[in-house]
Amino acid sequence: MDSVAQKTTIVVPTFNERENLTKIVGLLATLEIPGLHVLVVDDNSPDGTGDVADALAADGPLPVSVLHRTEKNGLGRAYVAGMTRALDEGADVVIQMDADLSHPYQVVPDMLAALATTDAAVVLGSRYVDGGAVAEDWPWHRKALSAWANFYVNAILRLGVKDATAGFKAWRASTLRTIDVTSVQSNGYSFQVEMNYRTVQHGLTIAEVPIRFEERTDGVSKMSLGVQLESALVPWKLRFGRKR
Ligand SMILES: Nc1nc2c(ncn2[C@@H]2O[C@H](COP(=O)(O)OP(=O)(O)O[C@H]3O[C@H](CO)[C@@H](O)[C@H](O)[C@@H]3O)[C@@H](O)[C@H]2O)c(=O)[nH]1
Repeated sequence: MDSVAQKTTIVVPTFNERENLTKIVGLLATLEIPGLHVLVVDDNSPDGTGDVADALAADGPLPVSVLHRTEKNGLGRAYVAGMTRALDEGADVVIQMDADLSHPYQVVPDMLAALATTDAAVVLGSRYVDGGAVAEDWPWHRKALSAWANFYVNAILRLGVKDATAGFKAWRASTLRTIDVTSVQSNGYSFQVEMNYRTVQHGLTIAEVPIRFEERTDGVSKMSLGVQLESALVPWKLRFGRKR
């Protein structure tokens, strides 16, 4: 793949990330990656994140576009809408990334290099491979939940991935088309698992590069009981439900 001509779209879902969004766009711009775009998918954030995104689109340090949605519909729905838009707009690679600076932006070039030099269908930023880590100040209950979720998901779906719930990933556009991202059903964080499962079901390879996952310093996590319940049910639905 020609890395200069390649269009890379980073999809950033936002709900109340006003402070973080400006920072992450500024940091991504410092990477000076040719063809890099940011697509913000905002669910009508009450804190005005959508307006911040529009200001960045009008006069930002790198090309930014904004998908405004009318209500908070979950991270999974935001990603499906954003990835679909990115494909329609001709992206060659689509990266999913949280707005809250918990994903190390410096690793984006490593992910692109891994896609360019291997046959991996997707490269994910992994906390649980050698060299990966989780910030010491990530709350203990989140660490425990993450460890449990990875065990649970792999026990049911046998994904063979160390960080099955990771949210920082670089996808080939061709992979997103093959797995038909437009038909992904998950609303919340189980989106990550459903996407991995579809990839494995198609016989495609998931590569992991190590990252250190940071605890956010601004804003709050949108993890809710509903999100957790959906995450507990989705692996069973994927394993025993109608195959898509
Ligand atoms: N548009 C939109 N964005 C959302 C929504 N819910 C969350 N987001 C955005 O999605 C990103 C991640 O949300 P957080 O709520 O901060 O996630 P987290 O608890 O830190 O969890 C992260 O790590 C998990 C792995 O431990 C991942 O499974 C999860 O997907 C996420 O990346 C943030 O940019 C947040 O604003 C929503 O309903 N709509």
